[in-house]
Amino acid sequence: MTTPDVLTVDNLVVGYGERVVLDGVSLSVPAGGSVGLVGESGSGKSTFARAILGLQKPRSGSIEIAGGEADHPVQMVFQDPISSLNPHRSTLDIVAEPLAIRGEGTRRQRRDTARELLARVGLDPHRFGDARPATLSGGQAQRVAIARALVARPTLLLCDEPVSSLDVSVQARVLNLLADLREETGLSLLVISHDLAVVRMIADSVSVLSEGRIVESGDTEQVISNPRHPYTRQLLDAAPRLPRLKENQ
Ligand SMILES: Nc1ncnc2c1ncn2[C@@H]1O[C@H](COP(=O)(O)OP(=O)(O)OP(=O)(O)O)[C@@H](O)[C@H]1O
Repeated sequence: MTTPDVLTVDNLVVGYGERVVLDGVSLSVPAGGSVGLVGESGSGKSTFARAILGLQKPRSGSIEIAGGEADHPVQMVFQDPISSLNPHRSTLDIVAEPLAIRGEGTRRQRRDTARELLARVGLDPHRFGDARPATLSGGQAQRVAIARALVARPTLLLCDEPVSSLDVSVQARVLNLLADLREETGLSLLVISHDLAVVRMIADSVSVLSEGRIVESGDTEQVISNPRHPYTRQLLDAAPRLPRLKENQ
């Protein structure tokens, strides 16, 4: 039996004006799976993310999202955690906000849920609940952003360069957190990055995007140990040598 997919993108074409930026991209994420999309700056990664979120209308092709029970099956984690958080609110309010917008529970219940989620992402709610984003480190702020994304109980977490603004040691910890959350909750991950080392740490399979086309895809270790496309080799040469997930804990 094959695992059902939570995301199926088929032959996606997206452009701006005259220009085609994604040219027939196909990719799927199995339920509970972790897929990487790697490519250099300008290859079309953010455009792909925007199309998945419904912010950029495709010219052709299809995007199917299996929602399950979730109201908002895809949630996003962005590159710059501090600027993605409201500077005037406490972390507890930031995490509880999606529940407040949907009118779920009482204020007290929402704050209790937010405390649980902060603890889940490794932040003690007693210590960090009242903190403002500017007082957090990059890694702590990214944990808050992940907690806020999880509050909507998504089936897929779409992470666009989730660790590229963080120090290397902090990168590994945030990636380990995402891997643990995936293991514990069955969450699926789509991790977009320019860095094959990051994708290697988190994704079972990878698709390589070059100038709007997938030039290579497959099992991450296989693609890394035996790259077929010259562009993949180029990306490999550019990737810093990071250890594999769990090895550097
Ligand atoms: N709103 C827009 N209007 C016109 N062109 C755009 C727009 N957004 C992106 N582009 C162009 O589309 C191409 C792909 O951009 P995109 O941001 O998707 O790439 P990327 O791989 O995410 O790059 P980066 O890692 O630098 O963000 C680029 O050449 C970019 O200049």
